[in-house]
Amino acid sequence: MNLLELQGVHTHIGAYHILHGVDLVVPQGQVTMLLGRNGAGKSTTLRTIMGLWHASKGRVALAGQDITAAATPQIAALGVAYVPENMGIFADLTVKENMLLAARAAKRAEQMDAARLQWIFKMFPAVEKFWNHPAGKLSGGQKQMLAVARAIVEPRQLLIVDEPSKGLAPAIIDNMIDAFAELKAQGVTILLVEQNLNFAKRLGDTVAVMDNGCVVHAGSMADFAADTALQQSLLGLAI
Ligand SMILES: Nc1ncnc2c1ncn2[C@@H]1O[C@H](COP(=O)(O)OP(=O)(O)OP(=O)(O)O)[C@@H](O)[C@H]1O
Repeated sequence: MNLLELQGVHTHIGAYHILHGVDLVVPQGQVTMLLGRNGAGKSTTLRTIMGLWHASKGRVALAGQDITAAATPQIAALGVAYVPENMGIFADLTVKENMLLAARAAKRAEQMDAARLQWIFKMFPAVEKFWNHPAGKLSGGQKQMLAVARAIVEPRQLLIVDEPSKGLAPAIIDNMIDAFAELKAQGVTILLVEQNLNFAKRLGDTVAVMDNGCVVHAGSMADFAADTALQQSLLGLAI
């Protein structure tokens, strides 16, 4: 079953026609990688799914429910979490305050689901280590972990992250891969935009490649990973 489905989605940003009929499926319980050259339309696709831009044509459905015209808070309330490329962290607030703001049900740290918090600390030790420190003091990798930790502070059915591996050192990338694998094992469906093909190959079950505002290839990651000619023709200099 597909948790998320985009059919013929067009998005305009002001006078610019950015997405030209995107068809994309995100199978339930799997990790889907959205790849493509700079400017292909990956981030715009994520923003359109989240209702931050609205499709001018086509359909976006979550678990069969039409969310094409839904507002972002409604989409979030359906259990979709989104980490934008700039991560959306409040640099002046502590890690704890950042987590509290993301936990809509909790007003104080004691009201956060303790077992869930322990699970998050295990996946992202930096979140626990720097709990009372300003988030702005964290390294790039630690900020990325905090951003994902915020997104999953409450149970989610779909986690969407724009370029989780961007600027991360290899050891941190390994940690990130383990965390996404753990989330998948807990039943979270994951959609990631990636530029790092190696990261994408290690984690992805399925792949969709965009070019010029369209999905130009979709299939299993295993097949894509084995086809270097296809990778070269679709991603070119990006690999
Ligand atoms: N706010 C905006 N106003 C005008 N054009 C935009 C805006 N946001 C994106 N675009 C344009 O839309 C196209 C797709 O951008 P998008 O960010 O979706 O690509 P991307 O595949 O995520 O690439 P990147 O990896 O560079 O972020 C690009 O040509 C970009 O310049």
